Amino acid sequence: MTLSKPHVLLLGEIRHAKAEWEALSDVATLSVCDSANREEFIKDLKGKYSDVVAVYRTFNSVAITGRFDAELLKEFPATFKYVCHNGAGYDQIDVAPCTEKGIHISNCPSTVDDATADVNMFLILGALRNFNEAMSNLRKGNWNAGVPLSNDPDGKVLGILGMGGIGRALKKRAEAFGMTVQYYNRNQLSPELAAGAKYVSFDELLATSDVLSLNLPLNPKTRHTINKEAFEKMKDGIVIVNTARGAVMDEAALVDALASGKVKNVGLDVFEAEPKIHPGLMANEKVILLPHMGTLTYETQKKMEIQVIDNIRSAVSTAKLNTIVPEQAGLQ
Ligand SMILES: O=C(O)C(=O)CO
Repeated sequence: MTLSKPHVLLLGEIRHAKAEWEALSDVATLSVCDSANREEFIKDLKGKYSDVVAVYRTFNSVAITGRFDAELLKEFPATFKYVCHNGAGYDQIDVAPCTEKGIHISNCPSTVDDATADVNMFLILGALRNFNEAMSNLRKGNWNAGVPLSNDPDGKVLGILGMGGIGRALKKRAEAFGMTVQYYNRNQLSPELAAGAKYVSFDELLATSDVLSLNLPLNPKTRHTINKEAFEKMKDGIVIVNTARGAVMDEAALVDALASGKVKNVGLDVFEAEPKIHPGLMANEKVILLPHMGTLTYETQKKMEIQVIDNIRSAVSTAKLNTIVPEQAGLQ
């Protein structure tokens, strides 16, 4: 008797680790989702995907399936056990209904840290030095005429909100530019992990940082952490950068804070309704805008794809994910 291998479904595309994906066929039957939209996907979950055990999903596959919310999860077959997400942020997946149904989730911590921290540091330097306004001035044929003097990173206090892997990788970079780093996190880090960064309260972080970097995950508790009240607690002329998720900050309130001068310059890689951008941010040259490029390097994309594939291999071979999300840490 030959036992059939577990069915693993790819939602999205594998661009770099194609050989590693193909090699998974020694432990799994692989298929690639060709459903055109959420409605068709739900229909296919009753047909050609009715024995699926694990999915590999990409950030962009949300355009086909929509969010992995309770409504979608109830359509999956009883065989379904693992969502292996390509990305550090897994806000497109509702953890509570997954946990209720015994579905485990993995994400990509650590592999994203350096590339995202590089973008983070670029945004800090660009915002402090007013590079967006200067570059646009040059393109208008005005060279540097009228571009206001900017600020050095040296001697400034960087406040990191959310001191996970990316926050800690950013700390190293910022210190190389002479910045002093303080942080707020749900839990205080061990002295080894904090590596000299001062732990402060949320309010103190807002009140005493010259530059604020948002590095916290998006979930129902962190949505709009930076809102009108938070802006009011900040130093006048603060610089803010965000490489986490747009919705951790209220974009409309940010536009107001820029208009009042409370916030001086901003660097953003992520947006509340990306790829749509608030017109008040688009029109403001004091805001550097990047199209969500945190991890978009060849090396990092390949590492992330391999990390997801390794999670799938481990799940179907040992029933354990290598990098299960923190909310489910005690479940395996
Ligand atoms: O890994 C993620 O979640 C990203 O958003 C990459 O920038």
